[in-house]
Amino acid sequence: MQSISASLASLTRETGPKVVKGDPARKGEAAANGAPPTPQKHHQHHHPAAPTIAVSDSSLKFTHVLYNLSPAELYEQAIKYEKGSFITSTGALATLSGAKTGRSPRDKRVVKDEAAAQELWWGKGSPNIEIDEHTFLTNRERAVDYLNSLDKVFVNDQFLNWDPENRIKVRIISARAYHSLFMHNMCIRPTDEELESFGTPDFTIYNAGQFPCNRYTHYMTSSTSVDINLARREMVILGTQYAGEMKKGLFGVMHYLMPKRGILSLHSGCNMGKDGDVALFFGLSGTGKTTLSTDHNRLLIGDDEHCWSDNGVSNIEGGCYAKCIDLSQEKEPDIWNAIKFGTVLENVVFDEHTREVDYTDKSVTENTRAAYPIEYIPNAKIPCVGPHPKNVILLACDAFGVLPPVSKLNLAQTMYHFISGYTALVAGTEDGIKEPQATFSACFGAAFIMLHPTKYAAMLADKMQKYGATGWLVNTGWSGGRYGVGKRIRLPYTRKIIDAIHSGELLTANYKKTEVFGLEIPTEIDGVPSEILDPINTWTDKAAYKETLLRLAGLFKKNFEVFASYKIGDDSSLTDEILAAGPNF
Ligand SMILES: Nc1ncnc2c1ncn2[C@@H]1O[C@H](COP(=O)(O)OP(=O)(O)OP(=O)(O)O)[C@@H](O)[C@H]1O
Ligand SMILES: O=C([O-])CC(=O)C(=O)O
Ligand SMILES: [Ca+2]
Ligand SMILES: [Mn+2]
Repeated sequence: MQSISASLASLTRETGPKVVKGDPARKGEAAANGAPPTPQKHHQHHHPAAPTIAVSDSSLKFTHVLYNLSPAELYEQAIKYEKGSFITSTGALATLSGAKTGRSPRDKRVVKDEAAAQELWWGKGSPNIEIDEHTFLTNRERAVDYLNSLDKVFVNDQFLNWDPENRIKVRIISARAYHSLFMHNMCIRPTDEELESFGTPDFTIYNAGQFPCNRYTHYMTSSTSVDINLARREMVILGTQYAGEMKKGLFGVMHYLMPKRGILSLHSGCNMGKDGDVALFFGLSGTGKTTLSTDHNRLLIGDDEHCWSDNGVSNIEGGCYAKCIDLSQEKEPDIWNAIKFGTVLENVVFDEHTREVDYTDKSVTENTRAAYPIEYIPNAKIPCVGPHPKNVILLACDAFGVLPPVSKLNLAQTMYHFISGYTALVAGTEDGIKEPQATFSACFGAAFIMLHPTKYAAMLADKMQKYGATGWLVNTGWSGGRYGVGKRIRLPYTRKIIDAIHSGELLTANYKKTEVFGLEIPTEIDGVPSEILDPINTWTDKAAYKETLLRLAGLFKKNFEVFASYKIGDDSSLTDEILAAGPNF
């Protein structure tokens, strides 16, 4: 309690609210608890510009702390107090995230102190938009004051990273049961003994998402702000209730902390065969990391965030966060069955009476999601760690329909495509056919990386070489023409392709080389029609194919220009090879 009270203390006031454990609705208990008014010490870290300490009336009120509640308790809190919370027919907790139904990358801010200015990636293409320490403290104070003004807050003390040597302790302070249950599911859940000796967290999130930031604050450009301060080891959320901000905010922190220890952090799914062969699945949002790493025949290590250290791979999280749009029992049985008691379902639409969810309904958002503990997947590998990867699969959902369904990559090509981080999704389909939109996101996760992309790329090249992993590019997008003409590659075919990678069958297949991208494509795969393996066969208009191929190649070239002047690792021959591994035309 003392440490929670210190976490919640205002930096500029001697007295914050008194922190009491327990639900304020259960009257009398708090008093019986003895209402331990832990003296509020101001934070140890004294900022030179901090105003003088003042006494305020906020000390007259109590803030109850609901500490690491169970899913059942959180359900009750959500249903009693949070509008839009319902139990679905399979027992999941349906919630609404409010106005924001996805992350707000343009509202992300990172404190640029001297160390951060040196170490982090800033400028064009970087996700790190600067604020100064003073502005961070302004937002922090706003969040803390908001949280302290409430009758109760939720506090989660949990872990990140299944590698015991590199476990990070996180504390999440939030105002909604939805947020607390989301993080309960997504972070690693401590045992009672681990909680007993938890001590001081390594990183703390103040989630005051219902409350906006002040738009007139310097550096703010909207009423949403997601602020990271690496020196203080704190994150502040104002003006968005989308729970994914917490998950991905912490991921950003891991992208800073882990490389310092020689550990590579990865936006990837990960699974393992019965014989111990590990595969990583990289890809931007919607390309298939969760879908393809959740595989009935393999053990799931994790669906979204991993570390690769000298010990092998480890999941950062304790849960999965699956897209639900058009989810079907038949196509994705494991995810379907994971949507049960304890699972948070975000922004889905359901029948008022039967509470059956309509997964095709996009009326709240297309980004409907389910967050569940990883053990809800029957073949989860607990603890979520595994040996060094054998296959590194880069997923792209190519709505241009010109990338082959699968290509085998050499190391330079793997690096080229890893740094490019390509996908092309099609946004909103309401007003008829839209253009595919190419997205390039370095390391398949530019929104989350903190250092320059070449740092991660060098580490990946080093590890792949050292442990002999093979790279693959898999197009989970269009075939038979671009979006509007062709169709998305059928999931069963993609699964067959992935099976052939895992089994080693594809290593020994016959290959031919494509023009422009110079990709090695197999001529045959068991269970997949051979004619789809070379996209040109599936296009009726061959001239349109060639034109689209060149257009995409041009986009790749243009995107890579900014990286052309960077050296990757200590080996300048690798840098040259990577530059030559892109499209040639
Ligand atoms: N051939 C295919 N391969 C993979 N996924 C497909 C395919 N065809 C359709 N899909 C659908 O595409 C979506 C892939 O989303 P998924 O949740 O796996 O993305 P993700 O990479 O995990 O993204 P995020 O990082 O946002 O969680 C799913 O809804 C899946 O059913
Ligand atoms: O972070 C989210 O909201 C969803 C996700 O996994 C991603 O976008 O990569
Ligand atoms: Ca996912
Ligand atoms: Mn993700």
